[in-house]
Amino acid sequence: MVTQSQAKHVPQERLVTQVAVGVLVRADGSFLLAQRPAGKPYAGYWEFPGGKLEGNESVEAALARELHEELGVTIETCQRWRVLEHDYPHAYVRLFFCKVTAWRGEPTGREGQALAWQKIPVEVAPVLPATVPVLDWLQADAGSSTVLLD
Ligand SMILES: Nc1nc2c([nH]c(=O)n2[C@H]2C[C@H](O)[C@@H](COP(=O)(O)OP(=O)(O)OP(=O)(O)O)O2)c(=O)[nH]1
Repeated sequence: MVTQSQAKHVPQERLVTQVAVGVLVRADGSFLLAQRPAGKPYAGYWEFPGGKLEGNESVEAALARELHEELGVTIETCQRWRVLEHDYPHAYVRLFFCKVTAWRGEPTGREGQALAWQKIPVEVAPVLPATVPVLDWLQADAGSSTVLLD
């Protein structure tokens, strides 16, 4: 697991953009991906819903705001999961991935973005570069919850 103490050395002069990301997981193991709308960097790429922290917002507050704005849902159960940093040409991002296992409302693309409930292997493409490792983590988690009996 990548933790904050293992955070990469941020290249000099790069501001860190903090991003709260929600991995909405249903009881059947499927998770929600959203397609980035036109006008944003990497438009058309698939990602987990979320967005940048504003002001002194906590990760949880930012995620609650973003999921309400983007999907129209209210988070009920959320747990911080992994932290990942990525150096894009447009920004150096620190992504706080949170597992969201309970919410109120049916997610809808309120900003016109396409949504897709997916399982591994995902059927949508392309996926944002810094989102690809998350798919591996989800797969690993699914594997570790499998109990083999003989
Ligand atoms: N939401 C989200 N962002 C991701 C993921 N993977 C990844 O590299 N990112 C990056 C892309 C962007 O550089 C950044 C998120 O910024 P954004 O532009 O989508 O955030 P926002 O919704 O607050 O945007 P805006 O208000 O500026 O329009 O994080 C992911 O899975 N989900």
